[in-house]
Amino acid sequence: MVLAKSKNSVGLGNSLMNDRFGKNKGADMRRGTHNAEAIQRTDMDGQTYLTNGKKEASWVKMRSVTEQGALDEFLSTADLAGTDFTAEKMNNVKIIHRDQKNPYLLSSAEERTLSKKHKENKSRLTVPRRPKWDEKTTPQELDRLEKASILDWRRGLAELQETSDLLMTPFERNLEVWRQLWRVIERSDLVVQIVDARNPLLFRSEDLEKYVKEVDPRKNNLLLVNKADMMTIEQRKAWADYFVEAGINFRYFSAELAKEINESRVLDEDDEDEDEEEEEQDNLAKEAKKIDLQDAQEEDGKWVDEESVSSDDEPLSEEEERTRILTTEELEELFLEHAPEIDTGPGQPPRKTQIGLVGYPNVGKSSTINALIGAKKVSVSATPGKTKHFQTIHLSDAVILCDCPGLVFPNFSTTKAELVCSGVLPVDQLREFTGPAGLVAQRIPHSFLEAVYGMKINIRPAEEGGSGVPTAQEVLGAYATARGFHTTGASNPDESRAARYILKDYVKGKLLFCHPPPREPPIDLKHFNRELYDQSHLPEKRRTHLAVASAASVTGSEDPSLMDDVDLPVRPIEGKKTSYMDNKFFGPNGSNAGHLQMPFQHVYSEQGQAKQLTGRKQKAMLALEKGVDPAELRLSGKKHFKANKRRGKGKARDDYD
Ligand SMILES: Nc1nc2c(ncn2[C@@H]2O[C@H](COP(=O)(O)OP(=O)(O)OP(=O)(O)O)[C@@H](O)[C@H]2O)c(=O)[nH]1
Repeated sequence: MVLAKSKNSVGLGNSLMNDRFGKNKGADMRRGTHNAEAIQRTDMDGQTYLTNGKKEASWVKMRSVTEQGALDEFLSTADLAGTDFTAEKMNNVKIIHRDQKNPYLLSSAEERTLSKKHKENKSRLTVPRRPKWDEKTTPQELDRLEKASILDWRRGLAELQETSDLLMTPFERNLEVWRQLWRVIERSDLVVQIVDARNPLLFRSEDLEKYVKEVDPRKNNLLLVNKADMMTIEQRKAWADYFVEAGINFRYFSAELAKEINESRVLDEDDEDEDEEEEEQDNLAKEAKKIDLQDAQEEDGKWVDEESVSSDDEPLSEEEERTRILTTEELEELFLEHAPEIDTGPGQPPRKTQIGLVGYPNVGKSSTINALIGAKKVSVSATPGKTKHFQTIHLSDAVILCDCPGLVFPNFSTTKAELVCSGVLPVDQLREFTGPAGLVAQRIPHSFLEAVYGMKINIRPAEEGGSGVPTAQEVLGAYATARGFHTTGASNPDESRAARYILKDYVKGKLLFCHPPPREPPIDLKHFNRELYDQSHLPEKRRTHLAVASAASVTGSEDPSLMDDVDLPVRPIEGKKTSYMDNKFFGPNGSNAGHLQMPFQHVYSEQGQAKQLTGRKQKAMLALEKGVDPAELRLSGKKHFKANKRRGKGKARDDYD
C-alpha cells in the first residue's frame, strides 16, 4: 500500500525512526511490517513505554503515562486504535513533539496574551467520556468503544495543541487509568478534586465537574484546596472571593496540619498518662483533685485567655467560615452532607456515602486520606474495591472513600519552567534548568534567598544593565559557590546541581510562592506574596541574616563590618553539612519542627480556630511567637498547662468525639 503523505500531518519523520531503531528497523516500520508490540521489544535506548499489548502484565497497563515521546505517542495511539502505524498515518493523526515549544520564560505581555488564549480555549480541555453502554453491550464491544472514545479525545487534544500553538500539561494518556476514574465517578456521591493551594487552577479540571453532573445530576463536586497552610489569610480570602464568584464549591484543607493535630492528640494522651503515673508516685493524686480549676485559670490567665479568645462559642463570620482550614472532623461532616437520599428498603441500613478522591500526583491525596484515617484513632481497613485498581476505604459506618489513582488532567500551561516549579514535571529529569531557576529567582525576593541559604547573590548593578532581580545564573552561582559545588574539569560553579536543590525546595514549599487568582487588572505578584517573606515570621537568627542581606543589597554595599555580624558562610559547605544548614532553617526534611518556624503555621492560629492546636503544639507555637523556649515553658508551667489541658481535652471530646 502506498502511504499518502498528508501535508497537515506532522507525523513521524524517517530520521526519527532511523535514530531510534536503526536504519533497517525504521525501514521495516515504514513498510508497516512491525506491529506496536514488536517495536517495543526492539527499543534500543533502554526506554520503556506503554502499549496495551496483550502480553503485558496488568501493572504495566496501570502505569500512569503522562510524558510520551513523539514515537511513544504515535505507537500507543496506533495501538489504541487497534491498528498499526500505517492505518494511523492514513487517519491523519498529528504527532506532537515534546520539545517543540519554547521551554524558557515569557515576558509579562506574553503571559497576558497567553492567558487570554487559555481562557478562549478552556472549554476544549475535556476529560474523556465513558461510552454509553447497557446490559446488552458485550465486554468486547465495550472495550472497543472505550478505546475509540479515548482515541477521539486524544486526537482532539493533539489538534488543540497543534492548531492553537498551546503548551499543555503532560496529561494522562493511559486508558486503564481513565477507566478507574470512570468507575470512581459512577459510584461516588461526591467527587472531591484535591488541588495544591499554591496554584489551584493549574490542578483543577473544570470539565471533570461537568462530567460528574452528566453522569448523574444528583452527584456533587468539591474542590478541596489542600496545603492551605502555605497561604496567608489574605491569600485565602482572595482565592475564596474568586471561587465564590466563579460558583466553585470549595473548602480549604491542610493534610499537614491535620496530621500534626492527630499527632499532638496522641502526644497529649501519652503526656497525660505519664503525668498521672508521676503524680501517683509522688502521692500527688489527692492534691491534684483539690486544684480548683478557677484558681488555675486566674493563676495562668494568659493561657486561658488565649484559649478563650478562640472559643468555639463565638460564631464565625461568613468570611471566616470561607477562609478557614477545615479539620478532619469537619471534612468528614462535609462528606456526610452529601449522603444520598436513597431508600434501601424497609429495615435496611442506609447506603454509605461514597466519596471519590481525585487529583494530580503530589497534591497531597495520600496525606489527606492518611489524615482522615489518622483522626479515627482506630485502624481503618483498606479493602480492595470491586475493581482491581482503585481502593475503597471504609472511613466510618457512614462514609466510604474511593481513592482514584493519581491523574493528570489536560490543562494549559504557560511554560515548561512553570510545570517544573509546580511539581508536574520531575526536577530530577531536567535538562534545561535555567527556565525554572529563573522563575524562582523572579518570584522569591533575593534577600530572602540570601537569608535562607546564607549566601550572597551578586546581582548585576543597574548601571551595567541589571534589573535589580537576579538571573537564574546569579542565584545558582551564589548557591553553588556557597555550597562548594563545582563542575569537574573546569571547576566552575555547578549550576545544574545547585538548580536541583533549589528547585526541590521550591516544589516542597520551603521557598514559597502562591499564585494569585486571575483578575483584571492582574494582581501584583510581589504584593500578593509579600507577607510570606516578612522577616517577623522568621526565627531570630535568620532575621539578622535577612536584615543584613537586604541592607547590603539596597545600598549595594558589601561592607565587611556589616557582613561580619552574621555568620554567612565564609567557607563552602558541602555534603551532609549542606542539608544540616538548610534544616536549621527549615527543620529536618521540612518536618513539623521546621514548619513551626514558618509563617504559615503562625497564621493558621490567627484564623479563629486555634482551639484545634491543643496540647504541645499550641504551646510550642505560642512560645515561639513569644520568643520563649517551648521546653522552658513546659517545665515551669506544667501543672497549669495540665489543668488547662484537662479543660481542653474535655472540650476536645465534645468537639471531636
Ligand atoms: N505543607 C504541606 N505539605 C503537604 C500537605 N499535604 C501534603 N503535603 C506534602 O506534599 C507532598 C505530596 O504529598 P502526598 O500525600 O504524597 O501526595 P499525593 O497526591 O498522594 O502524591 P502521589 O502519591 O504522588 O499521588 C508530600 O511531601 C507531603 O508532605 C499540606 O497540607 N501542607
